[in-house]
Amino acid sequence: MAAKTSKQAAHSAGKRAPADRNANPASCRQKLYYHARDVLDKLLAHSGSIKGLTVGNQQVPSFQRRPLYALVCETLKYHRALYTIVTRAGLVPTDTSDSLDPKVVGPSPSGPGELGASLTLAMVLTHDLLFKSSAGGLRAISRTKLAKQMDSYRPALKRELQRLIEERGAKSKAELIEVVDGTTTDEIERYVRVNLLRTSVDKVIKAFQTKEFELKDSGARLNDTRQMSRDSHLQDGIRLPPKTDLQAHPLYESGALILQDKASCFPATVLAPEPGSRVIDACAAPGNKTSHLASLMGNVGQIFAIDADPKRLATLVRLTGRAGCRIIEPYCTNFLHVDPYSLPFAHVDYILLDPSCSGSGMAHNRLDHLVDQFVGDADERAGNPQLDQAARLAGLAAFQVQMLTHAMSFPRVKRIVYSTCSIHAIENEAVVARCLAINPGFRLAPRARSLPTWPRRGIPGSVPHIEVELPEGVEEHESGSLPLSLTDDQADCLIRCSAAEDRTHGFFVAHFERVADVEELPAGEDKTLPPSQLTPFTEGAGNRKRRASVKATSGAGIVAADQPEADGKEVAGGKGNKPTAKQATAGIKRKNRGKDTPQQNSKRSVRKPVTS
Ligand SMILES: C[S@@+](CC[C@H](N)C(=O)[O-])C[C@H]1O[C@@H](n2cnc3c(N)ncnc32)[C@H](O)[C@@H]1O
Repeated sequence: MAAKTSKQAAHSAGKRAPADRNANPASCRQKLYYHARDVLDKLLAHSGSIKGLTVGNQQVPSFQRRPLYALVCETLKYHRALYTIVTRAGLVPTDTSDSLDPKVVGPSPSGPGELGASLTLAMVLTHDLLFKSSAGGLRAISRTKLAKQMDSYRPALKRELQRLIEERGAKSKAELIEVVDGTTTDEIERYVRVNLLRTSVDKVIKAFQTKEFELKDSGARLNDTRQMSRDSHLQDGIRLPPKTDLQAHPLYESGALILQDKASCFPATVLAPEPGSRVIDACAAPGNKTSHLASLMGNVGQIFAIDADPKRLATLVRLTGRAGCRIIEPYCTNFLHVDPYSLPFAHVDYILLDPSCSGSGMAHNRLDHLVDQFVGDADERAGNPQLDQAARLAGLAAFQVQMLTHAMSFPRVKRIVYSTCSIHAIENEAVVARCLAINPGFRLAPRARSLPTWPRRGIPGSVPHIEVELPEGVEEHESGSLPLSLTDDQADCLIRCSAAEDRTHGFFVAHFERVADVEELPAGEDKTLPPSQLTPFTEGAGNRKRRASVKATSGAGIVAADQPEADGKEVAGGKGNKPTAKQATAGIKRKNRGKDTPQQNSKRSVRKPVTS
């Protein structure tokens, strides 16, 4: 097929969107391939999301949208393997394969016509040729010129696939894909946290055992859909096989069980505030970790649950209410605006900080992550330093440094746990190293107090630099030794979870403790300290007004675009509310007031409460 004809075909297919399911299967399939090519090209050009360009694409006939989505996702999942194979097989000429942009890559005179002109089309077709169980889609177009071109490359493509398998030491194609792309979503076990305010682990085990599940050792792999075990790292955790559906289970409905990924239970477990403590959960909504804290504290003490998003905070109120938590005071505000020297916050002993992050560790975000990878790889190959992904991560990291530094400015806080559901060092080890450099009053708590039996620890060595404007009067005491780094001992204090290897979501936890004694403050609710002027959040009237108020006052703009959690049922680690790159970068400019004097702070913290 001549390039002009195919382009026209693809173009017109896109415009007319005939909804004819009975059309010639070969032409339908061929159009699907062109649509997939167009979607991948648009993803590369940052002009849309996978879902928007496939299932939400009005220009594609409705019956083809789901198959298109599946084809694009599959190709993305295997993109690294596919890239290697098609370029090595010569399907796309190597001298032009540095760019994935079909406009840049011209047809090769000796290459396979239009296939050679579009790496993305070549990847889509090669996916179907090598990774689809039956010859499937390609068989449907066997009489077309496109299929014939693919056929002539079949031996070379198969040879390159085999070579890659051997190079990777994989035993099968599936393993090769896992090794290359690390996609193991289906492997993640269903993890259940027992809400100790409602029941006990023994009682839940007994209830499950009688009817549904066989109890295995805590370390055993669950090979059957009817097996379960206690968790080997957490006192209140139970493991069930992947995909176990408990949404309609009475124990879940009564709030006795919380569906929470194992890794996202680590922060509260590591912080372990004793009953009677005062705790801030600084980015609390939708509240999984808040209710975990209340469960561990036996509903004795105080938890100030802060979140800037009123809708998400309303979810927190609903979910923690259902879980029987009675010690939670919700506040709808930007944590950076909370005056550390105001009451009741000045007396806080512990802070849990689980801020917005890229969410790259979350299984259901992994497709976005694959797009990021796909685009990032293409940009790298094209030698394009303008990596949006990098800018977005840098903005998030700057925001995270500010939030953690602010947490460290609370005068009586003894210990802080920082967590992300990101796999990127810049949001994890780099934030830790930077905050240690900025805040010499804190160090990492030893491994012995940070889930010592968990094997995967932080990554030692130098960390990426984070561009962040330091609060007034704050100096980087280690800035002489740039680039910052973490020693082996420091990295050993940190916790990492790998989706591919730990059967959890990708996750990170850092546990900080104060080096010196906490600041002396007047005891109790002494009136020499100013009240914070924040009123606890209540749901109901004025919600819209309150939302507007938050957007207008959260100067950094960091939280304004966060998507509210629809339900909170499946939000394991909090799926990472993502500020856009622009919003996140705006956060860098914002001044943190954490190191101000109490007087300065109290004056500046007078801010209209965003409650009804
Ligand atoms: C990863 S989620 C937290 C998930 C929660 N810890 C849980 O386990 O259910 C991040 C939260 O931080 C909130 N957030 C982002 N920036 C904030 C800020 N400056 N102040 C307070 N909350 C903020 C977002 O609204 C979002 O709900």
